[in-house]
Amino acid sequence: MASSEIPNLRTLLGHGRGGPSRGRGRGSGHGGASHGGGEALNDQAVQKTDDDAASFRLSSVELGYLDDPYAKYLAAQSRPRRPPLINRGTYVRTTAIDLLIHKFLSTSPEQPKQIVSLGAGTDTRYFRLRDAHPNAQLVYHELDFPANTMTKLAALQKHPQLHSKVSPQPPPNPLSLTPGATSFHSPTYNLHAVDLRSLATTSKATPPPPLPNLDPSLPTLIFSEMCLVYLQPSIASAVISAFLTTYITAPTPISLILYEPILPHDAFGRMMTSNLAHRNISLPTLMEYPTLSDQRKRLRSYGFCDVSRAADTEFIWREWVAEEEKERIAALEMLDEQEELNMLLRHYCVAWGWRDGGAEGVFSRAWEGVVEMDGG
Ligand SMILES: C[S@@+](CC[C@H](N)C(=O)[O-])C[C@H]1O[C@@H](n2cnc3c(N)ncnc32)[C@H](O)[C@@H]1O
Repeated sequence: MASSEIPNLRTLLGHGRGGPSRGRGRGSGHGGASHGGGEALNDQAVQKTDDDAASFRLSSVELGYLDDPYAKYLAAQSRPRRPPLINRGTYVRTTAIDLLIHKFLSTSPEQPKQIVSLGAGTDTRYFRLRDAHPNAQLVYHELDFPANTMTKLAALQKHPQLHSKVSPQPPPNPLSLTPGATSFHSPTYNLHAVDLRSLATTSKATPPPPLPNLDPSLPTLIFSEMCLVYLQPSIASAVISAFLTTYITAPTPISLILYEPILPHDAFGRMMTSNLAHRNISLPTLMEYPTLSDQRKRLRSYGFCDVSRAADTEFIWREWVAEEEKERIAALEMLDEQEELNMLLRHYCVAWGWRDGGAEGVFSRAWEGVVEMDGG
């Protein structure tokens, strides 16, 4: 494919478009290290990447790709229809992570479990999971910059469809929050206003910040859907290390799912990184872990030594999505750019690994039947 035929990845890949966002507070706020002017600007650009994630999700929902009654409450007012490539990419990304999470929650369903979403932004997964697994004893945690959690909290407060789900007891209507609140805690849902880099402390004298209601005894699934990719590799590694060695220590089962781009060195990948560089955004872990094999090694280096796997999203679309569902998706919109879609899907991956102390552990059982990519 000639480079002129490569789609404009600036709009394709969900990294935000610059321009005004949804009235978010600016700056990292509390919960993080203090950053210089350049870094603060970069943080703002990273925070705004969630605007596109929200609008891509809504477009996919409105066109029938995804069933998500909550997306409309968390996206901006304007609802431009997105091109078919974006809708397909969003569908595969969401479906892949959903599948792994549903398998986790469906294994020993009576067992209490915990999920941690790094850089959750406007993700609606918690609300969808409560509908799909109404009896799950689930403690859910979302972490993001205060600028983004404040916006999410405002949406929660405004919409009963959201705030009726964040507590085992019906919460006050609307939620009783102090003005300017950026965090929310309940026995089932927790929104933590935190700069993830503040978790990356290497000194025992300065432990990572408390994360209220994070239960060190529950099997814990952590996922990062386009979040750790914005951190320096050593910081991303230290963040995960904080979970494995401080917050959720062995032998509690713990796993990590990553959704990130790969293959930065071909024409498509170079265009992706250069488009983002123009917007003050870099993807440091993409350069450090450019292939599926690097992603698997990365998970092992973090301490997910029982199993580490990775598959690109083209494989996931082909192998994880049922034929009947593929036909349903194909009927939703005309797609002229099949080769562009395949190339786009080859440039993203899901990598997942776990520590659960042997074949009988919850993650080994949950994910044993997941179709693997060769060498994956
Ligand atoms: C592309 S958005 C993805 C949002 C969501 N995970 C999804 O896929 O819909 C990236 C998110 O990661 C968050 N993020 C990136 N770096 C972060 C950090 N250092 N601390 C907290 N959140 C961070 C951003 O604020 C943003 O909400």
